[in-house]
Amino acid sequence: MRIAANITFLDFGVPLAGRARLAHEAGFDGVECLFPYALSTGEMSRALDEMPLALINTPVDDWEDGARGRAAVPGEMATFAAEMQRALDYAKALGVPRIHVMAGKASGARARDRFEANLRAACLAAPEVTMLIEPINPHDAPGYYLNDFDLAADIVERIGLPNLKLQFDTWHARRIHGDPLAVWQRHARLVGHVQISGFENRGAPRPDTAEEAAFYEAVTASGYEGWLSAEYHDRGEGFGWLSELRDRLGRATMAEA
Ligand SMILES: O=C(O)C(=O)CO
Repeated sequence: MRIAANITFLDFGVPLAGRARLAHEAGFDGVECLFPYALSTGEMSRALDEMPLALINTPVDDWEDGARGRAAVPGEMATFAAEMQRALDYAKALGVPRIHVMAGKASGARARDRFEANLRAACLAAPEVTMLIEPINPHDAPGYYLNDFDLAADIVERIGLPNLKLQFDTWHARRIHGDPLAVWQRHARLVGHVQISGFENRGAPRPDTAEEAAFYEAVTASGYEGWLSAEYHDRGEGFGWLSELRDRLGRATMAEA
């Protein structure tokens, strides 16, 4: 497993263009960037240097104002299609293999139908890109359509396309369902990308705690080989957790062998 820094959450104290280099120096293997769109693809490519960009999101209007996309929003199909195309253009230019398709704020049967139709169209339009859907907890994003891991799993299974997967964020699993390990055990086979943070308060990961260690052992045992991307609120903990996590993953892999 490779470990990425989410350079939208982790700003390293510098503007976006300087963050991938600092993530590399801190020991990360790659980065993810929710919204690279403030930079042109050329600027972003230079900013990445050689760092892999593991994931981007579809664009949103104003994140700080609570906007969370529109893939499940009835009546906004044309705008969604334009946003999806923008994400695909960035993915193609920057070699990004995964796009998190943000559902937006909606509810009910029409929202589900719209979400499934938009996801199916996106997956078929770009089979080389893995499309991800991520349950987000209702405390952080009130009204967000995809607010439950079991609902997300049902959608992924119903659509049944090989390039549609579940994005598993330990924080949202904790806030929605209580026990990230139990959620992982239910849905690991559908997961295409993992975002990590400390379970208690979305600070830095704590692989030294029994609960988080058990989670990383289960992830290793399940055979997941994708990214673990650090998406947390930096409270000045530093990056000592990164080598602890690598040790923990290494020990778990040896125990499996
Ligand atoms: O809000 C989050 O946790 C996200 O990862 C959005 O992409």
